[in-house]
Amino acid sequence: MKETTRQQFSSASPSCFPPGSLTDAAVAEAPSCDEPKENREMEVKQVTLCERSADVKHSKKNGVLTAEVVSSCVTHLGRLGTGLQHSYYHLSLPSHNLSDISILCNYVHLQKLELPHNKIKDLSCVSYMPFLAILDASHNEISNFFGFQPPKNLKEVNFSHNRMTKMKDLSAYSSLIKLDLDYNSFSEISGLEQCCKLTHLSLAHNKISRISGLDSLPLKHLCLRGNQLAKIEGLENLKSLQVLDLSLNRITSLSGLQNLHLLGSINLEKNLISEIQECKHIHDLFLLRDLSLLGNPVQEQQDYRLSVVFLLQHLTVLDQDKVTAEEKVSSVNKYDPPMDVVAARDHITHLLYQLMQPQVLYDSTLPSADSPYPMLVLTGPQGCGKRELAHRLCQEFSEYFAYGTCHTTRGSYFGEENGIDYHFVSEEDFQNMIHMGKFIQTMHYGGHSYGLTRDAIEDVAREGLACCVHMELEGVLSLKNSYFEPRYILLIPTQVEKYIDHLKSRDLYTPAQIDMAVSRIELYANTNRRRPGFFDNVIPCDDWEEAYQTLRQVVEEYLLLEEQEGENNNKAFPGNTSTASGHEPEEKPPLPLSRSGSGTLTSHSGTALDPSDPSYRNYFTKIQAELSPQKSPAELASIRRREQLVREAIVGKSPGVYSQLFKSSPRTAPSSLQIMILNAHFNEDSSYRIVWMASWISVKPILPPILLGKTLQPGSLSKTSQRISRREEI
Ligand SMILES: Nc1ncnc2c1ncn2[C@@H]1O[C@H](COP(=O)(O)OP(=O)(O)OP(=O)(O)O)[C@@H](O)[C@H]1O
Repeated sequence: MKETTRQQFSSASPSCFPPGSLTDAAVAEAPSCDEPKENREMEVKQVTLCERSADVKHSKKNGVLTAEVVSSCVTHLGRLGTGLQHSYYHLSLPSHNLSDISILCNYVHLQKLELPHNKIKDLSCVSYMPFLAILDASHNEISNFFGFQPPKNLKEVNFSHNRMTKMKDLSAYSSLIKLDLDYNSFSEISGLEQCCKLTHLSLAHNKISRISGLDSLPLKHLCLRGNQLAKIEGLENLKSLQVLDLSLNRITSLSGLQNLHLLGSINLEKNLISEIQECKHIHDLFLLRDLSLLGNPVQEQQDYRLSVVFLLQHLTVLDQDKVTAEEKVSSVNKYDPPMDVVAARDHITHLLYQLMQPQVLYDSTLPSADSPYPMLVLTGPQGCGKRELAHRLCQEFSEYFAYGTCHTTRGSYFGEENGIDYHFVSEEDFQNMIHMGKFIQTMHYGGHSYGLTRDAIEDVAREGLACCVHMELEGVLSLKNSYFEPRYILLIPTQVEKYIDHLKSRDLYTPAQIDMAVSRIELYANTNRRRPGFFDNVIPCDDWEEAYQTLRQVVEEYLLLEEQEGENNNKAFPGNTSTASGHEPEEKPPLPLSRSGSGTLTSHSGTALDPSDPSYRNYFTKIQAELSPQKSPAELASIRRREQLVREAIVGKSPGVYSQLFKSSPRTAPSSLQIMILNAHFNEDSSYRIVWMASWISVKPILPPILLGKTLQPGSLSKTSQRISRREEI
């Protein structure tokens, strides 16, 4: 495209259009001149080069074209079979020093006449050539614009490099397709209104200061290079325009191009465009592939090329250089990065800053990289109730969870407490904290920064509890890159009107903020649809009480409390002494988790899993002792499996069984974009994991006591979750 454009519009070339692009076709379409008698004498002569040069010398002497010269230079270009027999004659006399060509009045059957580089002033002889289709009179001394009677089928005219100053009405030349008027002295475009076939027009290097008179022409190629244009106007209706050259003018804005939807190439070299934002005027030209802004002040702007590539993503050539795929990806990553890329960057940033700090052994460190510190993340659009639900959950399940308090740069709402709802900090403090490696993840939302610190998690881990936090989707994506593997529960409004009413009733948000929050529902729903397993559970939150009950149920299932309650209930009813199979109930071993009389949950031993604790070992010895030969093979196998798991946990061969309770589903594969950016991150991540594993050797993990003593029932984890997910698929 670039090459084509350059050729087509090169001011240095004799014609602004590609040589021969139209010529043969134009001649072929011209009416037949069926070899009339009088033309027999004009028949093709295969003249020798010597003969020709002698004639040329003669004509050069006085500038008068003679019959001898004509007959030596005329060519019969043959016949073209298009139904009727067509013959056409071509006379070419370039650089013959001609000034008088009046003899051509006799050559009425000429169809192609080339007279470039002569000294011709008068073209009136053309009036006698009714079949003329192509006329090249470039590089002459003609001042009279179309100073001849119109040949009926004149299609191509080249008057470039002449002395013309004024255009005249060309309604009698309505068959014109291609017109080259470069290097004249026209100051105005006029008289072309009736040229209803004109597709190529070049007026390069004239004195035109305003584009006019082109309305409704079927122009495909327009060249106005090297004029005095200050703005782009008068092109609105050129709906067929494909190639436009406005280089070497004084244009400051791209306004005026926005409706030219077929434009594929625009040359605006050496103008006065200084703002990248000007590209917005051509943003919607989806066929635009080639743009040149070379020599404009805008090129000095920082990140000029990347910005333009981002704004005009269909470009394949910018400033005569190919736009590479890497440039396209980089520009999108820079100006509108996909959420995954934002999250990956966020993660890399915090990881690097963390690694630059003295390494500390953390309470949330667990015996293996595969058994991460248990966390629960509630996610969903702003104001969907996740914060309130998180607080309530932490209150009710206070033996398991504590609320992880995030930091934010926004001011506190009425009733919010510093340190409880958020840590409210200034933007400066927030930035300092980032540089001190304090954050696990951060996010920018609604003009404010939010972040979850390592300390927030540690404060909870130190209590031996799991951390419960709430955050937007971007925070989830970032956290998914970290070594934490929380359970993610999506709380999503399904009744949009109700959600909007709720947001309005909070009296905290502007309409724009409400719109944004509402638009993000779709983002969550799409993520859930497109990435199966991304969220561990999805709970509609139109009714908070219902949402809480579902959430509670899900969490109980994560903690295997549901099942245990069932077991306790069995015990609670004295009459319930037989099993469904009719067997006598067996005496169950004491449960590691049990509900105290007050209804709160306590651990059996009240201590963390400690392989050196003899009472813990005794407990399993007791289990062993209670095994009776009457047990079914399935029961025995199950008990052995549990025993094996516990043994392995104690000697550290495999992750503690408790950790499985909060083990989330496998990560969804990162997108290719993400992979590009994540390479660095994964390297860093793995080294970080090594640090963590090393720390396990010397530190006794402090774990939520309640999470420790329950053996995983294979397959039991996600029954309710699956049920809920299926039921509430959005
Ligand atoms: N560390 C974090 N990372 C990502 N998102 C966060 C983080 N902390 C808070 N958010 C989320 O940012 C959004 C804006 O929080 P903010 O507290 O200002 O909103 P809100 O109007 O109180 O809504 P909500 O009741 O959902 O918290 C909320 O959706 C919140 O969950």
